[in-house]
Amino acid sequence: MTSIDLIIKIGGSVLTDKTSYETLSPRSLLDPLFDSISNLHATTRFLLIHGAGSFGHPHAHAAGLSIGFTPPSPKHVLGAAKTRHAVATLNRMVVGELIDRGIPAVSVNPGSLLDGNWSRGEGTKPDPPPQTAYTALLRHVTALIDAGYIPVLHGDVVSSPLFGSMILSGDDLIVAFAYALKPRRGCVFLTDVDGIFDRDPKVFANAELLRTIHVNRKTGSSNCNCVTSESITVGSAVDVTGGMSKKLASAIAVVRGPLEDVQWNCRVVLVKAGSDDASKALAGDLLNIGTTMLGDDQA
Ligand SMILES: Nc1ncnc2c1ncn2[C@@H]1O[C@H](COP(=O)(O)OP(=O)(O)OP(=O)(O)O)[C@@H](O)[C@H]1O
Ligand SMILES: C=C(C)CCOP(=O)(O)O
Repeated sequence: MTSIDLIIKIGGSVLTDKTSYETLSPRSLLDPLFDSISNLHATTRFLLIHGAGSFGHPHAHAAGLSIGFTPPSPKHVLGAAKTRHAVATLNRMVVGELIDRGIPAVSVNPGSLLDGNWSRGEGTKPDPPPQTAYTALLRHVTALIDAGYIPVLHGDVVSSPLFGSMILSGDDLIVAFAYALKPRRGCVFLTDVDGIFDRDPKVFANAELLRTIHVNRKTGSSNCNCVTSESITVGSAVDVTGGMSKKLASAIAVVRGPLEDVQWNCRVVLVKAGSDDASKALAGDLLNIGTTMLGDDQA
């Protein structure tokens, strides 16, 4: 089986300015980020996923992609095409930066390899993809890893005869890949804040960082009493995938693991890109940094 140490999601809030349109973060933030990711290559096997930031979210919002449309209108399909183009553009930038630093990074557009034939579900939004939808994508990505590449995936759009075109968040990808690849050290979310707070730290100066979140693997409940409250919000930016609350739900899903796997043990940390805690996380030290999430039966 293909083995990896870490799955890293670089948030769109790190790569881009989410309060603007198709705007990259300043070089003073991006250069150290790409340097630190590149330096990992010598010691660590990792998979990279990045968010859509101000490239994908504004287009997806304009096209109404979070709900899907059946049958899809020409306007909807054009909006989906623009969204795919924008996230692929951001992805090429990321891959180019890594290649310039001597890393064998390769673009993978997940929406092209996902099987969109799952049932729509009962809600107003289509259900997220089941693990079976990822079979071809997983095969492609593991073949790349085995051949020595660093695959770089991104939040994307997936198309289906059942619901038209719909958003696929990088936060969904990290769950699917964690379940399939069982990263030895865990999963790292790099964002523009120090972790999960009791309230949005950009809005409330006295917001408190939640340092450790214990998740009950059986029930999915946690000691984070803000999971369902309004204290975790999308923030001020345009974000069609649910912002920090989606990230928390994905992180809980990773810590829970597949229910049939009783041996499952996968840590998750949420840390601020460029911080000392981010350096520790990338070095594989996923304890007592940022917000650390682990099963309540795990040390
Ligand atoms: N309780 C909270 N704790 C921490 N951040 C919060 C909270 N509530 C809202 N936020 C906001 O969530 C933002 C990070 O979420 P966001 O979805 O933008 O991250 P991302 O993964 O980098 O983005 P993308 O989806 O583009 O990849 C922060 O900038 C912060 O303002
Ligand atoms: C907006 C699009 C196309 C994908 C969203 O991915 P995310 O930024 O990882 O949630």
